[in-house]
Amino acid sequence: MQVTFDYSKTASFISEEEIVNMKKLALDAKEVLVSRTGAGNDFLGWIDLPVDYDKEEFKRIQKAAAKIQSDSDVLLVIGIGGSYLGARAAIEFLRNNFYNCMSKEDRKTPEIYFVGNNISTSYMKDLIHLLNGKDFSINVISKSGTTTEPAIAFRILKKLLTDKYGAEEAGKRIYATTDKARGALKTLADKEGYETFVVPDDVGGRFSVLTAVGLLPIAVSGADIEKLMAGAASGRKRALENGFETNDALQYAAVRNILLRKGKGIEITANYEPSLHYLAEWWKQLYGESEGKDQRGIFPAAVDLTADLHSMGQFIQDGSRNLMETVISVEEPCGEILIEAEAEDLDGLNYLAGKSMDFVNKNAMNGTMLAHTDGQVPNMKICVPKQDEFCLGELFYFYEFACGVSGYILGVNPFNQPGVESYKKNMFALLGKPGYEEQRETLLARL
Ligand SMILES: O=P(O)(O)OC[C@H]1O[C@H](O)[C@H](O)[C@@H](O)[C@@H]1O
Repeated sequence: MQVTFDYSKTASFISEEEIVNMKKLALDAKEVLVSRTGAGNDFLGWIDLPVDYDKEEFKRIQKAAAKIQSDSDVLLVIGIGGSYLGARAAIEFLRNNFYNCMSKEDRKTPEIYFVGNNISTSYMKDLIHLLNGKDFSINVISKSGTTTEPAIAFRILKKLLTDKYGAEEAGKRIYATTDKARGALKTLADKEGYETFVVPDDVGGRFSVLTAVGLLPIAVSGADIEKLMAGAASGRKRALENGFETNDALQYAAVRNILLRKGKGIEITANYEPSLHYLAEWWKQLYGESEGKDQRGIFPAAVDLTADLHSMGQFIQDGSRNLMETVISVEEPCGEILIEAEAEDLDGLNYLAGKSMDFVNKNAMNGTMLAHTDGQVPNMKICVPKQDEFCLGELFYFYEFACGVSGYILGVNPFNQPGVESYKKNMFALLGKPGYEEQRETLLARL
């Protein structure tokens, strides 16, 4: 059960020689990464995480998940960026497409809503309305413990929880995932006595899905987090031990960098399963924050197909030729639905009678890959055997490892995100946060 990378369809865009040259750069970048000698090397805890994690905390996560499953109709996951996208990607990838809408008997686990990833009044208002009459718990997640969006959501929802259950019981329904020592959330959690889980110092937010950040919500959804870790461990082994020819993560890092150097500055990740939408959102943060700096990088974009073939398809086929495309293909569908024959073939679909929906989907995918290739969009494919925990663990690790290697090939520090502070400073100044008085005057004059 291995996640593999196939770049055979890029043959008309890149030569063997280019692969040989980039292979050397990829192997060098891997060496810098695993010897921990490159920029950002204090954020490499994710490399060994699948085999070297806090087993005691892992058990506590499973225990907390079981408690939440037994006493809550709803789990609210408060977090943004790396403190949100991995868990959401995993739950959507692993569980039912209509998870939150299923009957309680059918789902057997709590509804899960993500909040604190925007500052929308209507989103919060509708969520509060939805919580009416339901038992709920909160997992508030912030590595820094100071991010504005989740902090505001937590302040509002903590009050709702306290009004409903009283301070003592509310405290038992709040789980805080944050830094082991620093930040406002840690201070608050210690004071109120919440159960806490740790985001390790050396694991950056966007690389944290396999820590408590992702694992607690994923476990609450009923997914098997042991299998997820086993999959990641398997991905890690291949990424660390295999030579270039059998190292899918290295190949992915290499090929996208060759294409970048040929003017393909945008990478579109395409899926043919709606349940992979948030996996692409997670990937966008991972690659966007890791590579987009020093006026460099590949812009990560994503489409849901075949839906977006009817909206973005025109552009991909025929617009500016600065695109490359990576298709995530799930090889084995979760079940089979056959198209039946009809006596009168009014819709003209009888030629598909006896064929499965997945047969149609795969042919749409193959046809599209060739069409886009003909339209000068190099197409790569990541093959995922099936949508289960093991394969997802492999996939997470594949992407993380390739990201580290790719960032070093590009010549940036893949593990910082200095650019993110600019909007925060302006927002704080405009909001009148103490300490930002001078910027406030300058900004107000510009509005
Ligand atoms: O977990 P937190 O500290 O709240 O951070 C949440 C997110 O917001 C920040 O601004 C960073 O750009 C992201 O890398 C991070 O994942």
